[in-house]
Amino acid sequence: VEPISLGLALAGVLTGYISYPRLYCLFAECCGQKRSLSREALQKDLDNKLFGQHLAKKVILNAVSGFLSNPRPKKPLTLSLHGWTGTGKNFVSKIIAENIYEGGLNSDYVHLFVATLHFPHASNITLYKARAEIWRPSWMKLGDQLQLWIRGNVSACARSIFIFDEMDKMHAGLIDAIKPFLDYYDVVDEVSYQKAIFIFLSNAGAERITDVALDFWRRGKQREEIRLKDMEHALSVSVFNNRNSGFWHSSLIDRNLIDYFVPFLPLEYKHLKMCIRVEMQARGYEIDEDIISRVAEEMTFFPKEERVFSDKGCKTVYTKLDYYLDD
Ligand SMILES: Nc1ncnc2c1ncn2[C@@H]1O[C@H](COP(=O)(O)OP(=O)(O)OP(=O)(O)O)[C@@H](O)[C@H]1O
Repeated sequence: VEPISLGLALAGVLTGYISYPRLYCLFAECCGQKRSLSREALQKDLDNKLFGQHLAKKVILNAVSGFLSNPRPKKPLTLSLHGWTGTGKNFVSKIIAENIYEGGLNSDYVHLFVATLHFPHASNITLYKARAEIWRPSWMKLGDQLQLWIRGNVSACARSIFIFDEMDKMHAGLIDAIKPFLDYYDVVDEVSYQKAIFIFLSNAGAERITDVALDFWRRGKQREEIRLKDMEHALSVSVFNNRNSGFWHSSLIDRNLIDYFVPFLPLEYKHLKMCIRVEMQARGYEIDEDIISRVAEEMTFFPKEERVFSDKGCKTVYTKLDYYLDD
């Protein structure tokens, strides 16, 4: 091939590459060219991977697929996931992210913000305040930075996903900083946030969720019989009245900025076994029911007398599995 023809061909390809986003997006991750969410794929993922959470599955499937299929949402999607530790709140956020962006949590358009990691713990406020004053001038400034960070990310990609972990430990000033983005505004400071997704994770309300689940268990009812309605009351009472989540209440809940409260039920012995089984498979081991039972039995359960729910959910089963797999 002559150099001139080759040059022309290459230039043609490059022009196509640059001027046709679709072509470019075959090779690189693109905001607007995300793989379109398939309701079936999300459902399959939730059914196969998330155990013991029939309420969360249903709400998340409907909320996420409904929001993404709406070309003109009036506000960003805001989900608030509540429940005991290790019950799948982070895990489900990961599933949502993976169903929207190829890179999942590693995507440039998915942002995880951990209150206690990125900013101080509420109970240590005075301690951290002193520290914050050294490296950052004031809480106000932190709020400004958070706003700039959100604004920058949404300007780059309207369909950005923000996951705020440990929301119940987040400083009130920072929650105030997020508030304007969650509302029914067309644009805030020249940027539209209506296509963004905000997911808040917290343990607020976990005790009340557990009370309801325990009550069903004691009455010999299936946990799958628990309806969202049974949880709504328990959640609103505890989240609204919880001393630590009071600011939450006043700033976000009062103004109806949260679209869905999603309860995560405490996990039982049989769910732990399911988590362990999946992990054994993922590590390429043959399924050994004896090991699975031994690992699950090592976990601690509450309440003391009945020992129904795992106090760490599925969170630490994997490290316990290491011990048995080394045998
Ligand atoms: N319901 C579940 N179904 C399947 N796996 C689960 C479930 N819950 C937890 N797991 C497993 O346990 C791990 C830890 O759970 P995860 O981080 O989602 O808990 P969490 O609810 O976010 O807890 P925390 O409140 O402590 O942050 C997950 O990565 C997942 O592998």
